[in-house]
Amino acid sequence: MSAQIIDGKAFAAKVRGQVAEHVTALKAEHGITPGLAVVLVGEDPASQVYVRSKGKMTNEVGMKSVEHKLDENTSEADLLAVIDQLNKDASIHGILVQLPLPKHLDEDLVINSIDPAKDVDGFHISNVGLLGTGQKSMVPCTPLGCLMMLRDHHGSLSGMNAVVIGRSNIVGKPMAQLLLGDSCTVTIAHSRTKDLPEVVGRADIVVAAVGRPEMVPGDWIKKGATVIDVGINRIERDGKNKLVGDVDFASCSEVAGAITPVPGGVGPMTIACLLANTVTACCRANGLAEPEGLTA
Ligand SMILES: Nc1nc(=O)c2c([nH]1)NC[C@@H]1CN(c3ccc(C(=O)N[C@@H](CCC(=O)O)C(=O)O)cc3)C=[N+]21
Repeated sequence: MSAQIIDGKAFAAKVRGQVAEHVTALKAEHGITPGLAVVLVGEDPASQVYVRSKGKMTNEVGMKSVEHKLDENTSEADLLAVIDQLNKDASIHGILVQLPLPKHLDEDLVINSIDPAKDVDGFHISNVGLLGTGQKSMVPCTPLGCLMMLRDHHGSLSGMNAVVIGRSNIVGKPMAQLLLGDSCTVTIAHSRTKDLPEVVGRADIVVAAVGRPEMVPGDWIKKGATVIDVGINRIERDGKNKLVGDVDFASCSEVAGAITPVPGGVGPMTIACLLANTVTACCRANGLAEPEGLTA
């Protein structure tokens, strides 16, 4: 059997189209332009890839895009001052601080200094707590994008066995919360999990978010399962640079019912959800109805 490919690139384009419609309406009916600020400290290669397409797409959907590029050696006080200024800026509805930060900066402290209402990454402890208790929050972009693709493919996820591989605050944990919210039976697996192949083999939904190139082989996957590959790993193969996921696409796509490719799967959806979150934050800030279909 050959799996259906879930086209994240096309889905993301559709989501961005919906975002653009909301932006047009916000401008026309309320004279408001949603604004997104990205703060970059230093030069992490993965972040650079991300920022390139992000800036382009922010402008494409008609939003205001602001970039703050700070030196690798920026002090914590200087970074916090930039965030404080953005927190107070009424034209900015979303703030994203690119991670990872250079070692001398306290990531938790920095993230928690962002106004939770503008925290479009959904990483602030207030948003994490709200998500965990099923209250309205800003939802992390990558897990939100995965959820949208899963809902689109399956309709209801109720009662399905979901295994999330990886327990990061950015993907694994919030992904598990969202799947639980949609009434899946959720297992979070990680590097210490005993008999990972057996655990993965029980899953109707596998979300791989470990950051290890092609670590999930097809013979772990239950026949017909849906595989969401969050990994974005740059590897060298046959002397060429290649982008691969956390699952071995060749073998997994033989067994799975549906699978997301890398590139063209989760990555584009992450950016689309960042734009969606910015519109959501803008609507909430102005006491307006939230965009339908763009929130969890
Ligand atoms: N605060 C914060 N939030 C983030 O969401 C965040 C971050 N920091 N730091 C860096 C990582 C990385 N990231 C990506 C998102 C989309 C693609 C993406 O669209 N990738 C394309 C491929 C791009 C290519 O060809 O290289 C794809 O998968 O099809 C990649 C990487 C978000 N990140």
